[in-house]
Amino acid sequence: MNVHVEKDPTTGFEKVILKEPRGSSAQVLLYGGQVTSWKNERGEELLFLSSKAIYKSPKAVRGGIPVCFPQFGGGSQGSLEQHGFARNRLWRIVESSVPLPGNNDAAPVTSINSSNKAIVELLLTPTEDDQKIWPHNFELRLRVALSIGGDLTMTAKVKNIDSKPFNFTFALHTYLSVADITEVRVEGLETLDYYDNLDELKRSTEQGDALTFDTEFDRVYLSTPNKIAVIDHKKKRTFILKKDGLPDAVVWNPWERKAKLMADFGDEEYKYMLCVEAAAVEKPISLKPGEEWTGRQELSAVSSSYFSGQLDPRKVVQGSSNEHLPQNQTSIISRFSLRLFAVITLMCSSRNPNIKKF
Ligand SMILES: O=P(O)(O)OC[C@H]1O[C@H](O)[C@H](O)[C@@H](O)[C@@H]1O
Repeated sequence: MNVHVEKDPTTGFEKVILKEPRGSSAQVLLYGGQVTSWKNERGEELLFLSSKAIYKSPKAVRGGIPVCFPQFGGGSQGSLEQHGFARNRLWRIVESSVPLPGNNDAAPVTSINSSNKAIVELLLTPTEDDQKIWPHNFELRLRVALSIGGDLTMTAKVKNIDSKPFNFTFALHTYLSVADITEVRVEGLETLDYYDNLDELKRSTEQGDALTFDTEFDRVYLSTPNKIAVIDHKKKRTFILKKDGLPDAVVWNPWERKAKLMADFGDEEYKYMLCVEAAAVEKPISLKPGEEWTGRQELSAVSSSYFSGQLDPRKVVQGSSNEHLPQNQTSIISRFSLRLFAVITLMCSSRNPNIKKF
């Protein structure tokens, strides 16, 4: 397990690098407390990070996993800047599973005892200026842990250290890297209620099967199950997102027109990303003085080749593991196998009179 801090020579931003012995890694910027890279054992990047991302305060970095706090969304969802200010503030390291020097205000970094995870914990507290726009005193901690094998767990804790209560909304705005958005399915959100950011926050119920994408998409699914599968057919990879304390899930792809309007996003990049965001949006979290809230997400990436039969993401979502194919494919294949068996038996029986015809 290795954890170290380095300054990115291109962006000038400091980042924490987490590595585990099998080769997976993750990077967390102190700016925004933002995970900007998560790689599997083969060194393949699993998160989308725009080639046009801007690394300059107060711009949030486009890609990775921005932290949206204390407000998710823009003007219609609160008085703060879009997605709050946590994603464009400087955080500091407070804990690590490997001894690290202090940073920013040189506060000591305490050690977390862990033999099977590379861990760093960052802290954000409000400045006087922050308290002018959001008059509350809080501690926001984000613990990022990379396990052996490469699962990435992010645990956020918000503590009210003020003398009065406050409310907030929150999201871990995960940009997943995909090979071709038109060949991606999201399972786990079927039949749920959502509100549509592209239709004046109109509330509807998801009708279809899994979600697929052929146009701009921007919805907040409400009170979702705690497992969502994102199946990238072209890459034959499935992301499993498990969450806790974050009841909602935002799904976003800007598509072609909006991509062109974003200065920090390539015109064609919408093809290679999908945001699936574990969030607490519909019902703001309320904290009384001294209270603490915890939200957590765990990301894993597994091979999902149907033909090698390694994983049925539908079964992953439903929590069963003894089937390798979705039901419709299973029944197609079993019907096909039965017919093949019948044909072979017929052929054999016509040559061998000892085999009875049926
Ligand atoms: O451009 P940003 O402020 O980073 O927001 C990017 C997107 O975030 C979320 O997914 C929202 O639902 C979208 O409406 C928004 O466009």
